[in-house]
Amino acid sequence: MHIEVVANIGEARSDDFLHKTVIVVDVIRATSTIITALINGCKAIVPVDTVLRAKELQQEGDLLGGERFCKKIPGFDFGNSPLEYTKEAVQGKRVILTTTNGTRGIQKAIKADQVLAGSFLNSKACAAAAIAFKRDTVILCAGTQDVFSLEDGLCAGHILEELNLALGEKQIATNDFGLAMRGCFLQAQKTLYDTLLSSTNGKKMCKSGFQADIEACAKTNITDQVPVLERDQMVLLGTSGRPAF
Ligand SMILES: O=C(O)[C@H](CS(=O)(=O)O)OP(=O)(O)O
Ligand SMILES: [Mg+2]
Repeated sequence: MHIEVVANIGEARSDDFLHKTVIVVDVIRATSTIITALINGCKAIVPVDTVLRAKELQQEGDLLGGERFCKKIPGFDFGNSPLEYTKEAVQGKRVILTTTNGTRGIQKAIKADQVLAGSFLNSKACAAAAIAFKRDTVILCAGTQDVFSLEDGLCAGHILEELNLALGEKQIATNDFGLAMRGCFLQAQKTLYDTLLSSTNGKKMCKSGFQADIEACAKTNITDQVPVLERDQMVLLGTSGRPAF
């Protein structure tokens, strides 16, 4: 199985995703938030790249979520904090979400056979899903405004490590960046929360009052659920009426 790790959205070319499984990773915070919302009973997340598009797509009963400059967008129901997307707030609701990087990454991956959302919360489940789809796989680290973000690279390393544990070292081939990120993850895994706190985005979040989000995003393998893009919306794999694999 070949797994390519791409360092940020700017380095990705949509056509390279044809016939592949793409796992989009935006640990702080979009994919952590999408996973949290869906496991808390949100019906679907519609990832869009602009505020205007979010407002255009909103239908009766839909909620709007997202951020610009880390802050909730005026008039929206939620920001981009996973802690806001509680059962009480999202159960049975569809949320239209726009964030600076993560939802843009999902849009960029749209030509792939399967687009999954990954974070530390579901790394092991992403590895299992990628194996089951039997395609070459790309882990697309969202990064921040087309620059690499440590937390996304570490999560790519975590997914690679889970693939290695599941299939054995000999069955996995990755690019040099993937090899480096796996090494970094193995080094950082015992102090993941502290490492995320010391990252550029971790520090930015703390400064904006979102330290609790970092703690929530640093939890590993707390769910076996994987969001997948079905037409224009993300739902949990295996819940849309068609077989999971
Ligand atoms: O709010 C977030 O978590 C970030 C904002 S920023 O790009 O780091 O300013 O957005 P995301 O799309 O989740 O990376
Ligand atoms: Mg991010």
